[in-house]
Amino acid sequence: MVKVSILGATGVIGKNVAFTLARADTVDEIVLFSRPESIDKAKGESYDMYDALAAEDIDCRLSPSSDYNDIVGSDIVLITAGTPRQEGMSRMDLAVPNAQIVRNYAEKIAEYAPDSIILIATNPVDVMTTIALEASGFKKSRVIGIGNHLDSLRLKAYFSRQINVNSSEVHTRVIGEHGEHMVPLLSSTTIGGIPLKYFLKSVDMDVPRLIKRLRNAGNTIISKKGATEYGPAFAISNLISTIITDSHKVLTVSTYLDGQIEDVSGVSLGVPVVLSKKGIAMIVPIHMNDYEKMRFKEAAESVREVTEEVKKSFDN
Ligand SMILES: NC(=O)c1ccc[n+]([C@@H]2O[C@H](COP(=O)([O-])OP(=O)(O)OC[C@H]3O[C@@H](n4cnc5c(N)ncnc54)[C@H](O)[C@@H]3O)[C@@H](O)[C@H]2O)c1
Repeated sequence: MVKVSILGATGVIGKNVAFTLARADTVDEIVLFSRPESIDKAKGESYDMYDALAAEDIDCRLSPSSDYNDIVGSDIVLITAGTPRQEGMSRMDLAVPNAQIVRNYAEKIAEYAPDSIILIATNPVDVMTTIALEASGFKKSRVIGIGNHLDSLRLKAYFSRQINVNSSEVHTRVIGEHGEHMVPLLSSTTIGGIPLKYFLKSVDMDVPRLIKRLRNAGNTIISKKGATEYGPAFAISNLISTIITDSHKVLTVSTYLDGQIEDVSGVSLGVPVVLSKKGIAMIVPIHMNDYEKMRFKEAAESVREVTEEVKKSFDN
């Protein structure tokens, strides 16, 4: 019996993760947790999804709920609740209210689902990973931010289309902050096992332009259609499936660092990890060139600063 609870299930990301996960048919029950004022919406989502699942003979149980007792026994609890960024909002304007939500939910998860793995999507996700870690008191390996997984998938798709190779041939990743200070690891990107730099001699590709596009990808989608949905939903359900099936894939998620990468510690950042049913089985050692190292350290400073500011706001 595999059970996943989604806190914030009536939101764009929450409901799309629920549907994607249900369709993957690897989970027995999904709890669509919402605040009491949104419970009708959660019920409506579940009825609509049941209709769709019937077409594919999928028997996943969908449980709309506002009762914390219903998250008991969850293998994974995903937090997607939060205010999305609105025009003119600074990172701190977003971080402070979302940290209150994440802290409150992390405490409840520790109380009602103490053996679960916590996954966090709420932005700024690297900051929220530390907040959830400290509020839950869980081991670091069981508190995971979705970090740069989506950024890494986007970069993989860009290279695949530009070079015209199957995306399974592209191995690349983005680390650091899920945001302005993301660090695309070009130095260790390979296409069919061959370093990217060799392809750059024969393929006409404007890499700086691609990176700029990557950095703005979320904002571009939001400005055109109002929200990102399929990309984050597939990225998150991909992480959940990897954990549930214990498949030990190397994926890039946000985790609290204790000096494992470039001596950075006391902050959560996106780094490659091996994911298992116990959560993070290992932080994968990576090699960066000097520029990438510098950018990674800048990301650490920036995320640390916001995390400290957010923690100070709890005292006020
Ligand atoms: N890390 C990523 O790659 C990534 C990608 C997309 C979105 N996100 C983040 O995920 C979060 C959700 O995005 P969305 O597009 O689903 O937003 P949304 O507005 O559609 O949904 C937000 C959800 O949070 C709930 N919520 C709002 N305020 C709450 C509160 N005070 N207490 C409890 N629940 C509350 C709402 O009821 C709703 O269910 C945002 O923080 C967004 O920035 C992260």
